[in-house]
Amino acid sequence: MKTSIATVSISGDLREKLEAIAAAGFDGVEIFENDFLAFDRSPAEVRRMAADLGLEITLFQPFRDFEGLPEPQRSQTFDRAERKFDLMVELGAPLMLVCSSVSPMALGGIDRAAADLRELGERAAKRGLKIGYEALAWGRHVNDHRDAWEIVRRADHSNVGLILDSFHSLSRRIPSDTIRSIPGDKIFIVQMADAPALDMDLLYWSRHFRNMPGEGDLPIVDFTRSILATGYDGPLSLEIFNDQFRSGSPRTIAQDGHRSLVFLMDQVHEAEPSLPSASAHLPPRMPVEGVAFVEFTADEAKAESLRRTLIQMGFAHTGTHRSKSVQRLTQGDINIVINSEREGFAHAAYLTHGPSAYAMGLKVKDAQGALARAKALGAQPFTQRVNPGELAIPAIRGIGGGLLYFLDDASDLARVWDVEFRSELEHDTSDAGMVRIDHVAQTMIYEEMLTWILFYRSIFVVDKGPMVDVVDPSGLVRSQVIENIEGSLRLTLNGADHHRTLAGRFISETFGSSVQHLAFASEDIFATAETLRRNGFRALPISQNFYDDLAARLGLEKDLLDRLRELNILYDRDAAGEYYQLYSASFGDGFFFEIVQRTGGYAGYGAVNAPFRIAAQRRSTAVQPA
Ligand SMILES: O=C(O)c1ccc(O)c(O)c1
Ligand SMILES: [Mg+2]
Repeated sequence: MKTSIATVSISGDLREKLEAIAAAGFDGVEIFENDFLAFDRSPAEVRRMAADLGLEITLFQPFRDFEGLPEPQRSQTFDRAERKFDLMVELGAPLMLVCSSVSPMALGGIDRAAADLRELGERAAKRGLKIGYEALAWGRHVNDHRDAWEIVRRADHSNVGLILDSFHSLSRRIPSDTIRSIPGDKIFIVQMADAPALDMDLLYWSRHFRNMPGEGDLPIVDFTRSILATGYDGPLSLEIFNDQFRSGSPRTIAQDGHRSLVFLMDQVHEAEPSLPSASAHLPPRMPVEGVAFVEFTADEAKAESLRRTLIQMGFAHTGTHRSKSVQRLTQGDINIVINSEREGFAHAAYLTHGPSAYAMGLKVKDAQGALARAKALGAQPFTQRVNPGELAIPAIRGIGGGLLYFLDDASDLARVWDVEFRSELEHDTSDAGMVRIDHVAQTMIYEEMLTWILFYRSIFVVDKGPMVDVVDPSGLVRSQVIENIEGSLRLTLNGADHHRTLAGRFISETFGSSVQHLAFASEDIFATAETLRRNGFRALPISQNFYDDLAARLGLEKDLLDRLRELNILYDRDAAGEYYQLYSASFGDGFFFEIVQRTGGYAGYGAVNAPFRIAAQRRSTAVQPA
C-alpha cells in the first residue's frame, strides 16, 4: 500500500514540509493550496523539488464551494477551476479534491451536483486531470459519503471519482460497511485521520483536533478494512489538521505519520489477513511480561546516595558489574541498576539530563523480535561497544533520548545478571515487602505525548487509557496510561503544558522528558511503611485535611483512617478494589519513589489524590527561609 500525506499536516514552509515527508519514507504528498500560495517558488520548481525527493504528488486540494450554484456564480466557478487546472498541470498534480459546498448559495439536488461534476470531469479530462469529490461532514447539502457516492455515480464520468476521508465518515458515525459496496476503482484517493473522542462542533473538531491513525479514538482499522474490501489500491493519505502538529517538529510529526500508517496496515492485516493490499508483514506486536530493570545514571556521589536510599527502602545490593562502574540492587522481582561510568551512553545521558532513570529494560517474549518490529516501525536502534563477557542487549531509543532494552527468557539474555554481574550481598538489609514495579511514570512536554503513545502502542501489545487531567496548583498536567491487560506493564505518561507545574519544572531541570517516578508494589503497605520508617525513610508528609476529607467522602473506619494518617498513606477506592499510596521525598531535580498496594481489581492510579500529593511535594521542596 502506498503512503501519502497532505502538506497541511506538518509545520514549516513547503520545502521543509516536502523534505520532512520524504525523509519519513512517504511515497506521495498532497499539496495543500495555501502551502503552495505562501511559498515563493514556481509550480515547476515545486514539481521538481518533489520529484528530486522521490515524492509523487498525489493530489491538489481543496477546491471549495463548487457544486450546485446558480448562474452567474456557476460559470465563474468553472473559470476558477480552469485556473487551478493550469496550476495543477504545471505542478504535475493529477487529481483535484473538490469538497462538498458550504456556500449558502448552493442549491442542492443530487442530479444538479452530478451534472456539475460531470462537466468539471469533462473539462479535467481535456487537461489529462481527474477530480475527486469529498463529502465534508459539515457540507451544506452533502455531508455523507453515501450521498457523495450517489452524485459521483450519477456523474458517470471516468475522470470523476469519490474521495473518502475517515474523519468525515467516522465523526458522523456512518457505518464503514456502507463503503464495501462502492467499486474500488471509483475511489480516487482515501484520506486518513483519527481524532480523540470529543463532543464538539464537527468543523472545529476537524480543523484543530485530528491526529494520526491510532492516536485517537475513531474506529480507523474497521474503516480501512472496508476500504480495502472494495479493491481500492491507491494510497492511504494522511490529512491531519492539528494545532499541535502545526507547531511541532516537521520531522517528528512526519515520522509519527508514517509509523501510524505502517501500524494501521499491520492491524488490518492482523484482523483480516486475506485482504489484498494489507501487505505489511511486521513481526507481531510484542507482549510485555514486565519491567526487567530500571537503570539510573549518576555521578559517584549521587549514585552512592541513591544506593543508600534504596537500601533504606529494603533493597539489597546484589551485584557489581564485572567491568563497569555499575551496581545492581534488588527487592522481590525489582531490579534497579545504577550506572556511574564516566564514558559511554550512560555518562552522556548524565551530562545532558543530570542524575536520571535514563534506561528501562522490558522483559518480552522475544527480544530480537521486539527489536525487529520497532525498527520496522521507524524506531532508532541503539548499539554500543560490547566488552568481552558482556551481552549485546537489543535496544532502541525511547523517551527523551533514553534507552529501552529488551530481555527475554528464550535466549542468552536470560542470564544477563549472571554473565555481566559479580553477585554479592554487602548489606544484609531487611526486605520491605516490595515485590515488583507497579508502574513507571514518564514526564514529557504535552506536545510529545501522542508521539510516545503511538510509539508504545505500535510496538507492544498495550492499550491506552483515557486522558486524565491532573491538577497541579500551578497548572494542568495531562496523564494517559499505557498498559497491558495482565498489568505487567503499566506506564503513566504525563504531559506538562506549563513550566511552573511540578512536572514542567522537572522537564526543564532535567532538560527533557524522562522517568519522574517509579512505583513499587507492596502486598502489605502498612508493614512496608513500618519497615521503611524503622530504616529512617522519610515519607512525604500528607495534609491532615486530606484525611478528614477521606473520612467524610468514603466513610472509612477510624482505625484504618488513623493508620493511613500516621503513616502518610494516601487511599482511593472504586467498585473493584482499593489503592494505597506512599511517597518518598523528592530527590534533586524532582524524581521520587512511590509505593503502592492494590486490592481486588483496582486498576487505576489514584488520580483523585494527585493534587494532594503534588501540593505536599511543593511544600516539602519549597526553599526554606534562611
Ligand atoms: O476543513 C476543511 O475545509 C477541509 C478541506 C479539505 C478536506 O479534504 C477536508 O477533509 C477538510
Ligand atoms: Mg479530507
